[in-house]
Amino acid sequence: MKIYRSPDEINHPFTNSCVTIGNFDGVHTGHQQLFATVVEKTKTTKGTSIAITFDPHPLQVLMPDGIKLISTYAQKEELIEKAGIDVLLVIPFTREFAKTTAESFVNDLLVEKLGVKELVVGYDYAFGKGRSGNIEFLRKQGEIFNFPVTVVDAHYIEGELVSSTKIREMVREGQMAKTRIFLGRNYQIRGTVQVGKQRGGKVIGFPTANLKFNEEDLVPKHGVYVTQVVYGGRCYGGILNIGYNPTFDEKQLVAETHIFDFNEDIYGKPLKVNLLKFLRSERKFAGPEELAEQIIKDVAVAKQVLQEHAVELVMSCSDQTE
Ligand SMILES: Cc1cc2nc3c(=O)[nH]c(=O)nc-3n(C[C@H](O)[C@H](O)[C@H](O)COP(=O)(O)O)c2cc1C
Ligand SMILES: Nc1ncnc2c1ncn2[C@@H]1O[C@H](COP(=O)(O)OP(=O)(O)O)[C@@H](O)[C@H]1O
Repeated sequence: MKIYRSPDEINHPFTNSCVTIGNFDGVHTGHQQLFATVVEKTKTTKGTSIAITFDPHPLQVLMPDGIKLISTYAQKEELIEKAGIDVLLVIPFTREFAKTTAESFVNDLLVEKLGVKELVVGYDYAFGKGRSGNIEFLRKQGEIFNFPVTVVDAHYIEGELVSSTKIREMVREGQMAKTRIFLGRNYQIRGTVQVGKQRGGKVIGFPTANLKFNEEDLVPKHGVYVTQVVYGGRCYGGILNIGYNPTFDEKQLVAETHIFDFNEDIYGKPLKVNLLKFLRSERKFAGPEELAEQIIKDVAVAKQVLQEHAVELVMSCSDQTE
């Protein structure tokens, strides 16, 4: 996939471009249908499939408290590439850009820069100043500039609309099985392994790889999860705690994973952790011994869950380690 980080980097229109536009936070099953439609259309026209997205997410710029994201920008890029899109145009989103009129977006960007031959948007899409670039507007522009507009219907799973907002709620509630169905993959957190309080291995008997959360990260329900850990081109089973370690009166929120059958120093290394199942809430224990006893029980339950999902886990692993 060819990535342009600004419209200025594009100096000639593409062949038979079929374009879709969106924020695509989470690249969920609804977004995936848009990409599939674009890719399918360009197969018949031998054209170029193009996705336009924004970075940062417009609501991070426009809302006073920002917004918590399901996927990082890097993950979004990877997932769009996996969806088979040829060209990704990332528009740096600023308050200035937000003033762009819908007319200018269509004329200057879609028609002139990209040479749009077909546009694919979701059922509720609207963009530009005051959300004036709605579907009715796009259809009219399409008639003027000769590009048909395909509107992809809302995607429902078991009667529920799939949306980034709903998925954020599920993650906050620790509903990992439902999140998996709506996303079309496991919910994943990522980060670089940080040095912690050096208690995990020495005091408790369970070393944990610690990841910190950033300001814009969505934080799943605090507590203990069964996980699949992707590290160094391999997948491992693991168990994760998200919280403040109340047993030790800590003040910083961390996501700590004990990786099964693993014994390496991975400080400073990138780690991806798929959250498979919420097991229990974080608790304050009388001391490290009681906590260790509970973790031994948690590990046994986690291994049982991993065993039950062994086949799916092997399949999802091969998809993530290339
Ligand atoms: C599976 C698992 C469950 C945990 N559950 C709790 C808990 O309920 N309460 C708590 O205070 N800490 C819990 N912890 C966090 C430990 O307190 C933490 O791993 C330990 O303090 C080591 O911290 P360190 O990595 O900074 O050295 C849990 C850790 C793991 C791996
Ligand atoms: N099985 C394992 N799971 C997680 N981390 C491990 C494991 N084995 C070794 N490690 C290493 O040990 C570190 C964690 O040790 P720990 O005693 O919890 O210290 P810290 O407080 O710095 O997290 C990890 O960051 C990693 O480098």
